[in-house]
Order: sequence, then structure tokens, then C-alpha cells
Amino acid sequence: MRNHSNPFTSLDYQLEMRLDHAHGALTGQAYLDSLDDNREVWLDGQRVRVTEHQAYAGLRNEMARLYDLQHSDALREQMTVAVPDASYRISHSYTLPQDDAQLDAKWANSHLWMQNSWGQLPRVPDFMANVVVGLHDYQAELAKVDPQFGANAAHYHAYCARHDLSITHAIGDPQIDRSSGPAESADLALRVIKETPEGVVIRGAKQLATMSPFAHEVLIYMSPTFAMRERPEFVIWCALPMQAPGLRIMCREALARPENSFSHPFASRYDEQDAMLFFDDVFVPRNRIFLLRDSKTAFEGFRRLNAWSLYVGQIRFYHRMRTTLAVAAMVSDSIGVSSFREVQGKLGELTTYVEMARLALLGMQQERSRTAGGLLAPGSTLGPDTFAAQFGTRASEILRELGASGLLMQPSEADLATPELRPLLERYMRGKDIDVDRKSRLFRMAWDLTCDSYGMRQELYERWNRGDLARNRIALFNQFDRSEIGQRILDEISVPAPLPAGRELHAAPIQLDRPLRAAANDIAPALAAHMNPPLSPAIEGNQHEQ
Ligand SMILES: Cc1cc2nc3c(=O)[nH]c(=O)nc-3n(C[C@H](O)[C@H](O)[C@H](O)COP(=O)(O)OP(=O)(O)OC[C@H]3O[C@@H](n4cnc5c(N)ncnc54)[C@H](O)[C@@H]3O)c2cc1C
Repeated sequence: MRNHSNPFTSLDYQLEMRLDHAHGALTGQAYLDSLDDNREVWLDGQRVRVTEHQAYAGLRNEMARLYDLQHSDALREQMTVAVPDASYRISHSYTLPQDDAQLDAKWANSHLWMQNSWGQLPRVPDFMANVVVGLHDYQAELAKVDPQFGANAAHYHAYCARHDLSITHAIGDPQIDRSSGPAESADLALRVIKETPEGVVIRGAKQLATMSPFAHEVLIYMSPTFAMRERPEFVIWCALPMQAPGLRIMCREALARPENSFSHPFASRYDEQDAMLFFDDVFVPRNRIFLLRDSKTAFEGFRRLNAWSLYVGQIRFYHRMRTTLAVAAMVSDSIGVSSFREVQGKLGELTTYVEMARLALLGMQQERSRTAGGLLAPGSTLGPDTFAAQFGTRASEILRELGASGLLMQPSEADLATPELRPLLERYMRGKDIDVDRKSRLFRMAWDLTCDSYGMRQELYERWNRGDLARNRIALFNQFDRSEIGQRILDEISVPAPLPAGRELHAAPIQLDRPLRAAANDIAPALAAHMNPPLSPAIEGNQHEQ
């Protein structure tokens, strides 16, 4: 086991140091500087520095640009809010919405993050900041388990807001054997191996945590399935800085091509990275623990934490769909097919998804409600989430169908600059009312979005980031209140046939609004009742990750 001679002091020292330098909303440069620490990041078998490695250059620059928007004259007021009695402003991502105006301001900020990253960066800091808002909202329930857990949640929110932290989250267990559980083999889940008055030591792994190399902190909690552990040592909610001793971050293969940003305009900027986290006996100070041992509180808290971030995910989906639609329409124009009936039908189908996403956002805004913690939260995202997981792939497929061979047959930047080739490219690789340079760039964009390994990753993300689609559909079905229509149908089929002549029409009051049985933030009991749908026997499936 790692030697923790005085671990509390060392970690706590780091945290306090940061507190001393509270600055509110980050600038791009402050963000980049803050990544220059001792975090242990591995890429392709090499230990790397996030601030220096070429594969990370594109996202580094893009994140810095996005953070800087918070300080621009045009967007400062929309993205940040002044803190009374402080010299700085904090991001709206961390505000705790009490009324309609505050919630609207929060959403406007989320739109700015997502719009400015083309819907390509699911884990802009705004996303996880909203989970931390949820953690704050759940503090009373955590305090029932241990008053310090509740206080820690509130302090952690304040700390993250003051420092405008970028956070990743680690929810899922490593994919070793889904037919078994940690009670049978301890390596299957992260666990507490030691507890002292100062804190706990954790061992194990999490699969996976997006943005890890670029985050300041990891928030560890559990989806409802994973929360229902048979043994208490596997139930833990906590937060750690990414440079915590013993925490190893192993990134997947880099998808960015910074050396070839012409050919990969999105991949070179928006590869946000996904990583395995290995906790090789990592000390967690007591002030960073939000929950221990209590499965029920962990289980019921999941959606309370995620209520706002799932909505942010829908905002991201909407902007991703808009980007896909615009590229598809321009690709069609550029090769002269956009007036064909079948092509227009496909563009119309794509537009349907954009519209459904936009209207879902409006619906969730309309169904906002007060949480038990006193905040104002958006309506349930469960229906729109299953929609996005299903139709995200279809949207990419349409763009692939429209681009056809042009998606891969485009000149490179070097080809375009080659004098021997240039006249041929201008003659045979131009498009309809578009020169070869812009057409090539446009199709490269389409390739990145839907065919490149980056585009495939985005599709995987859309499909899986909210957990198992079948499971979420089952949860949605089970929560949907069919009682009124069910009763009317029962009445109807109970009438003896044949129907008596002149029978009066039923005039039952028809309920159209809020068909989900439970409010957005209180569906855990409904989920609990359906924890083991007959998907396959004795396997703990995944629940709605994010
Ligand atoms: C790009 C990307 C980014 C992600 N980012 C994060 C992140 O930042 N943080 C985080 O915590 N997680 C993240 N995830 C993980 C995500 O939550 C999981 O992928 C999701 O919950 C599914 O779990 P799994 O991948 O382990 O698949 P598994 O659970 O191993 O499932 C594999 C297959 O088995 C099926 N299966 C599993 N259990 C059952 C069952 N009981 N009955 C029937 N079939 C079953 C599944 O449907 C699936 O087809 C990310 C995933 C992706 C792809």
C-alpha cells in the first residue's frame, strides 16, 4: 500500500493554496497555467505533460478560447455574474437557480458554451459544473447520513465556483465481467480499503472519465445500478484533484491531428479525450467525501445530481444537430443534388431531429419545477435523452448518404498547393458554385463529423453517455402515467357489445401535461421499482450515466 505519512496535510495544503488564490471565472491563460501540475497522464505508453504534448494542442487552445469568452465585452454579462463583496465574477455554470430569471440566465450561458463549440464538446466545464450544482442541491439528504457530508457538498460547490473548475466525472465500473459483481471479485469496483479520522484510502479503477487530462478535479459518484452494492465499502462519493498522489490517468488513443488541421478541422480542435482512471491507493481527505456506505442515498441522489447537466447535454445535442444539418445542406448544394426529391427528404428528416431537439428544450423549460433542495430545475430529460441516443446515429448516417464518395475523395492541403495538380483540381474537383479549396474543406468537415475516428467517437458518445438505451427506455415506459387513458380504454372494452344505440360520448377530462409520474428530480423511487427488468438474467446493467 502507498505510504501516507501525512497525506491529509499534503492534499489539504494544495486545496487551501487554491482557495487563497480564488479568482472567479477563469481566463484562457489562467486555465492553461492551472493544468501545469504533477498529474500523472499516460498516452500511448508514455507519461506526458498535458501542457506540452502536441496531441493536446488543439483542445488546449480551444478550451482557452472558450474560457476567454467569459471575459469578452460581448459575452461577460451573459456568461458570468458579479459576486457581492468580491472583486471577481463567477461563471453562470455554477449559479444556483432560485427563480425563472436565474434559470434562464444559466441556460443562456450553456447555449453559449455549446454554440461556440459547435455541439462538439460534450464536456465543456459547464456540463459538470451543473452536476456540482446538483450536489449542492442534494446536501440535506447527504447530511442525514453524516452532517459533514452535507457541509462538504456545500463547500465543494463554493470552492468550484470560486475557482471556476473544470471537472470530470467517474461513475462506471471497469468493463471486466458484467455478469459478476464486486462482492465476488473486489477489482470489479472502486472501494474503500482504509478509513482514518482524516479520510479514506480508495483502490480500484473507473471506466471511463471524459476530459480527465484537461480537468482540475474528478467527481466520483455512481449510477443507480452501481449504487446498489451488496457491500458498503463499494459505495463512495468523493472528489479529488487530478494530481492526487496515486491517481493514474490513462488516455485512449488521441484522435486529434493538430499537424493536419486543414483535413481535420473538428478532430484537431475537439478531441476532448476519454481516460481510464486507476486509483492506486489514493487518499481522500474527509472534507472531500460526500457519501460513504449508504446505497439508498447514493441510488436516489443520482438524478438529483444530474438534473441540470442532462439538460445541458440536450442543449449540446441541439447544437450538434444544427451543425450536422448545416454541413449536410451545404454539402448537398456543393455537388448540385439539393433540389432532388430524395435528397430534400433526407435534409427534411435531419431538420426534424433539429426541431425535435429544439422543442424538447422548450418543453423541459416549461416543466421546470422546484427541487426538494429549493432550487429550480428543468423538467425530466429522460424522453429527450433516449431520443438523442437513438437518432444521433441516424443524423450522421444521413450526412454520410448525402456526401457519398466525396467524403473521402478530396485533395489534401498539400495537393492543393502542388502546381502540377492545381489546374486539374480546379477543373475536376470544384463543385457547383464553390471552388476546390472551400469544397474540400467543407467535405473534410463532413468526414470529421461522421466518418473519421473522431466522428465515430462522437457517435459512441451520443449512444452511450447516458447509459444503456434499452434500460432508459424501460425506465421511461415505467414512469409514464397511462392511468387516465388506460381507464378509458378499460371502460370502453368493458361495455357489453353491441354498443347501445344513441349512447352518450365519454367526456372525461383529458390530461395532457406532465405525463411522467414523478417530477424530474424525484424519479429514483420509480427507477428503483424497475431495477431488474428482464433484459438478461442476473446482470447488473448500466443506468443513465449522464
Ligand atoms: C465516448 C464516451 C464517453 C464517456 N464518458 C464518460 C464519463 O465521462 N464518465 C463516466 O462515468 N462514464 C462515461 N462513459 C461511459 C458510459 O456511461 C458507458 O459507456 C455506459 O454506461 C455503458 O456502459 P459500458 O460502456 O461499460 O457498457 P457495458 O455495461 O459493459 O455494456 C456492454 C453491452 O452489454 C449490454 N449489457 C450490459 N448489461 C446488460 C444487462 N443487464 N442486460 C442486457 N444487456 C446488458 C449493453 O447494452 C451493451 O450492449 C462514456 C462512454 C463513452 C462511449
